[in-house]
Amino acid sequence: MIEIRNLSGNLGGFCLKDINLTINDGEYMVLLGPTGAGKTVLIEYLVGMYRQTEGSILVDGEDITPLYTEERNIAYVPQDYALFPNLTVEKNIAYGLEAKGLPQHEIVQIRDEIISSLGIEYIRQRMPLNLSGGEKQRVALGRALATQPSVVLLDEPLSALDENLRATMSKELQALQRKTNATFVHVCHNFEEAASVADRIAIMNNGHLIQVDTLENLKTRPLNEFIVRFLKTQNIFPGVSDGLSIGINEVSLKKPSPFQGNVKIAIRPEHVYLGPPNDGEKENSFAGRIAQVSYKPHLVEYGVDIGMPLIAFHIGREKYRVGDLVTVHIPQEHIILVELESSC
Ligand SMILES: Nc1ncnc2c1ncn2[C@@H]1O[C@H](COP(=O)(O)OP(=O)(O)OP(=O)(O)O)[C@@H](O)[C@H]1O
Repeated sequence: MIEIRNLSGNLGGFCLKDINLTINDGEYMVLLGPTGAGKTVLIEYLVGMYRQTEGSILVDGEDITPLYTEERNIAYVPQDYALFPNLTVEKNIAYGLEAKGLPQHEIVQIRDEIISSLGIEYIRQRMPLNLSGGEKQRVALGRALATQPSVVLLDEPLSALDENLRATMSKELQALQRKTNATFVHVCHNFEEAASVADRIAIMNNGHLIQVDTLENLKTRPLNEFIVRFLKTQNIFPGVSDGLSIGINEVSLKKPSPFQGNVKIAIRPEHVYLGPPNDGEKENSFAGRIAQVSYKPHLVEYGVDIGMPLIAFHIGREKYRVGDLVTVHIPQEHIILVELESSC
């Protein structure tokens, strides 16, 4: 288990501010945030590259902040993989085992197991210069996992790969984490990538940790507008609440709220349901007209006007055309009340 307690650090122009984060044994945690948020800096603190101004980092209950990098038993795969250019693939993988002084027969056994489990036998004698991005990534992972670390830090491990390989490798990373049961901390700035591997996601911005939660909770209970926007929720509206309903333009949405007066709501496009016209029996059903249709992989995106403009996603083939009349249903439980004051 990693416990980051009240960690603050100053790197001159950039500050990490009072970070508190617990990562459980065998958990796959993704640090997610826009560019420059401080994700890499945070894992560099975990590795021991900088001294904090305040706070501590504990691994399995031990305060590792006084320890040097090589004493921390944390494996780190930096963004550029940092393979040793003068060593073959198999020597790169065996490097940490040699440094530990293991007997030669053990080194050979562990090295060969790793090479086999990562499917890289065919490149074992090659030099890093002669590897593709995906191959380098596998070798870097192999080198990191060889010493059986309890914590593995991965900085943008998939960013150098093309889209297809990224999808394959994200599945492989997750499978590898489950197999080794190591605690993985994976840095990325892409929400879809985070969603594909993470048990929990820690969202950072401007040196702060904003929210740490499961994907489902981040979507349904975002802490503030920054999270809502970062998770690409497109339907965000200011409105006025009377405690039971929220008025937006001429539309009144049933949604109890602890606040009265000005509020802000968000509705994820997959929670805007479209049906045939005059099908308005259910609560929060409105007559609408399709204003725009566009296509995304595996779904159709509709712009629909109900007196306020909404985006709706529909999985499958196109069902409506521009100008079609529809009924729009927005279940109360999918209307998210967003904090007005953003802390970012
Ligand atoms: N050693 C350093 N000294 C001073 N400033 C630094 C140092 N390392 C990083 N920074 C600054 O800290 C900020 C956060 O950088 P960081 O690399 O952690 O961002 P990030 O969230 O990982 O972004 P990206 O997704 O672009 O990699 C940036 O403004 C960067 O310029």
